[in-house]
Amino acid sequence: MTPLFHPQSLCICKGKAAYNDLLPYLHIVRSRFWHRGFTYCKFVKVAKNVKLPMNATGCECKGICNDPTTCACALRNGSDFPYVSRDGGRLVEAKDVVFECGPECGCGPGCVNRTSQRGLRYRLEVFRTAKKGWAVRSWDFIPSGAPVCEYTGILARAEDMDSVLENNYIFEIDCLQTIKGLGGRERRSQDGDIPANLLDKYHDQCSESAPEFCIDAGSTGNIARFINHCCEPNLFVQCVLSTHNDLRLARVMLFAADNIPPLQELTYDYGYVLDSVLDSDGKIKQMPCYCGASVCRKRLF
Ligand SMILES: C[S@@+](CC[C@H](N)C(=O)[O-])C[C@H]1O[C@@H](n2cnc3c(N)ncnc32)[C@H](O)[C@@H]1O
Repeated sequence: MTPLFHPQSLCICKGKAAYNDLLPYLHIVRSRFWHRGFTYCKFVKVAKNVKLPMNATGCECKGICNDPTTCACALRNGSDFPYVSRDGGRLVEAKDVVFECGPECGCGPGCVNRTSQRGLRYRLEVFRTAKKGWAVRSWDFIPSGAPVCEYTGILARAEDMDSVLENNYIFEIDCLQTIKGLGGRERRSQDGDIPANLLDKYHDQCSESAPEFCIDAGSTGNIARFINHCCEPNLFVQCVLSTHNDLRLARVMLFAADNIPPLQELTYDYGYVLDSVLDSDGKIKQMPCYCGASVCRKRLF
């Protein structure tokens, strides 16, 4: 068998996930010409009306960060490093937010506190399912806590997304929801995890009602856009801050929630609150869930 995706490819998608869209890509992979006419984006693109915050001040460690009592980034994480270096870096536990080292830090690229910044490490394959369209699985065993991929696309203002109902690839950056563990996303530890002053800032930054920003992978994205929802998922969403401290614009990372054997479909909980999606007439819109889990809620929304 030939993998559908080159092990190191990060972004191969253009347009909707229709079969015809993928066909040229398959050709590209097989013939190893995998740059022709396709967006290859490692990072999130940014809409013109979104201004990225200034870089946050970094730590003053040299080489790699290893002293949590002096590393400024470890202090932001509650005086500890969120990762252990085993298997190339694994998240110890799901956190409200992970503060990674960034461009202003003194440490180098080998620092464990940059674990989510190293790109794909597993051979991920896009495959067709009977009822859910395209889906993603790994050819490799993925250990619990390992970073699987980032959700990339165009970083945009949520209010500018006028085709939300037709666009299945919008990820709202809703870290307050993630922090509170609302709506079925991976249950987070309580607010005590992060320093009170930072938490106050998060509450100021994140509106209680609607998320201000989203990642639109409808036209540009990476493999994360093909990962389906499951009511009993094997991945979880983790907000990560690595260049700035604005939680509204956090990076969205997917981590393994468990040890995942090869070829098991990769899924995360989309976290919809039931009856929260309305159609253009204001009527509640419903979508059946085909995840097949014993605890399935039977609806995505
Ligand atoms: C981000 S896309 C995931 C990739 C998608 N399957 C594809 O073919 O491009 C989200 C869409 O996939 C489908 N989907 C994802 N998880 C599903 C599930 N558990 N049950 C039914 N449909 C699902 C829904 O159409 C949803 O709007």
